[in-house]
Amino acid sequence: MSILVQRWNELADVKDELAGRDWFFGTSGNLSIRVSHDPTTFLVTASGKDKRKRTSEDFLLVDANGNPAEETILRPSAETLLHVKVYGKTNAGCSLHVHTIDNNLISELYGDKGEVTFKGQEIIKALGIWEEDAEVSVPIIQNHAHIPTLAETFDEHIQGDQGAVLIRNHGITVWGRNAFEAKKVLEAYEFLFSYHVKLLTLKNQLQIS
Ligand SMILES: CSCCC(=O)C(=O)COP(=O)(O)O
Ligand SMILES: [Zn+2]
Repeated sequence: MSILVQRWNELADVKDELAGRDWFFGTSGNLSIRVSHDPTTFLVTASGKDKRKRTSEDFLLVDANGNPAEETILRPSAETLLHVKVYGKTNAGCSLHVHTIDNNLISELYGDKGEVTFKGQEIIKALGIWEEDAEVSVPIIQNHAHIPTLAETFDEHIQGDQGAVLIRNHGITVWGRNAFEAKKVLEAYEFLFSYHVKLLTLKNQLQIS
């Protein structure tokens, strides 16, 4: 099986799993997986599709600038430039972007601070941080309808082959060394967001500070 087909199947499997979690509301979200280094090519989701469906037109191959690398009628994700930034700056192998209620709530609650920090949670180990009382912070950037502007702001927060950035009232983009790692990072952060939102809600209902 060619590398392209292997990567296609890997990304299709990740897409199915995230769809199973109902993380693709209203065609939102986009996913990509690196196919080659030097030159950089990656598969990215076609724009505007229902990502809960598995079809032969789900992904297209693009170059380092996010332009189709082969003749196609498909349009790359409107947010391909963010994936371009990840592959251009790191050795990451996969980048995932989803809009969930919890990541939107956290981005709005902590947006003015520019980041959100979590500590004292066992799931932080899924991010590869094993110290006692570890803390983890996620930067929160402003949303921009102009994707080149959004991508430039996003770019400032890309450090290393694994990471995450929240886009205020929009969603989260994570990346990792491969599809397994990127999905693990995404699931760990969504766990932290969901836990935090529920805890704040309960504390408010019970009037606990
Ligand atoms: C339908 S949500 C607005 C666009 C967006 O934020 C998104 O994640 C999906 O866009 P795409 O072009 O990748 O389908
Ligand atoms: Zn989006």
